[in-house]
Amino acid sequence: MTDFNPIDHPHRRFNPLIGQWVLVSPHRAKRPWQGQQEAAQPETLPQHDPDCFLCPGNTRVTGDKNPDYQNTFVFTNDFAALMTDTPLAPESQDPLMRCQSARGTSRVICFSPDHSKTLPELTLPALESVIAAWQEQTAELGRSYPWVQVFENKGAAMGCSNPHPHGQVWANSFLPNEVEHEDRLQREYFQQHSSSMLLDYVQRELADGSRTVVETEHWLAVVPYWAAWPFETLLLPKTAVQRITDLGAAQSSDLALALKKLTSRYDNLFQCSFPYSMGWHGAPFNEADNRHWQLHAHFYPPLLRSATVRKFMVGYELLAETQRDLTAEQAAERLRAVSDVHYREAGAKK
Ligand SMILES: O=C1CCN([C@@H]2O[C@H](COP(=O)(O)O)[C@@H](O)[C@H]2O)C(=O)N1
Ligand SMILES: [Zn+2]
Repeated sequence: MTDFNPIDHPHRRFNPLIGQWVLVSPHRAKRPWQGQQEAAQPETLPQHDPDCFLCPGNTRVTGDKNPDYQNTFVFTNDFAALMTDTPLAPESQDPLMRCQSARGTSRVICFSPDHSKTLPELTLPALESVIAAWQEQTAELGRSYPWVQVFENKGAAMGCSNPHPHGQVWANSFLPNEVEHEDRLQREYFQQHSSSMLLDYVQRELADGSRTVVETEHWLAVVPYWAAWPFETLLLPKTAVQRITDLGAAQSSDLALALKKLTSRYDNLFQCSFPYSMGWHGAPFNEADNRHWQLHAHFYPPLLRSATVRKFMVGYELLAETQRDLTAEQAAERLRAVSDVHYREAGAKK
């Protein structure tokens, strides 16, 4: 019997943040592909689209007129999933059909006036404006709500209804599921080890390097050991930071560099505008002792083999557990092998 090795042999990996296993089958990456081939999205967009609801100076579907904004622009979603004044549902302990109140608000963050520029194509100062908007929105909404979810759905493949590069921020009167799991498991880890899980993890990854995708002075992006999506990454500060609002000036400007490098590698992987859902997790705005919390961003991209071939979390993944063929180390190696200068910027320099 040959010795086990994680390059050739199926095995499970544990995600300590959410307490879930992932099945890794590295030998399967060789199987032939006759499955679905989606059409790649149109590449070039105009800098201004007169019909775009998010572009500066245009009128939104409600008739509201966008200002002629020069940097980021934030507005309350006209179709918000949560309302600030929803009547409270009665407390319910029904063991089978339990209901709970949900209040909050949803806002849209236009990253820049340029209809055609996604994060990797923004200048570093423009990226710093996006980070400042994330911080301002989190600070403001954190005064009224325990959870503020900053996120971005990028690309039609992620159900994005408008190509103008933008993100969203949803404030919740409750801790949503993913956050509740991460809060509980980071707290348990802290109680057991008297240190923060993701601070210990970032030190392990800095020492290892095999899953590193981007490293800057203050930040590290890895394909996490327990990654679910093929090219999933986790973006971590190298020192203790509970919330995005706690970042110092040097960490914030270095974050712009880390984001530009990471999202440029993503686009360069298949020479396309790489779709993903990304978002930030930090300490909730509650009265608790949050020393167990370490700020981090998750990137969940669906692409598997090309601009048109994606991973589907269906079948076994829905009924049993997440399964992947490519190992986290192989995915990180693929992302390290491409340039961190965006292919359109590299092309422009020629
Ligand atoms: O006039 C508009 C158009 C789009 N929107 C909102 O912008 C958001 C577009 O982002 P997504 O397509 O990523 O959801 C979407 O949530 C949609 O509700 C407005 O609030 N007003
Ligand atoms: Zn636009």
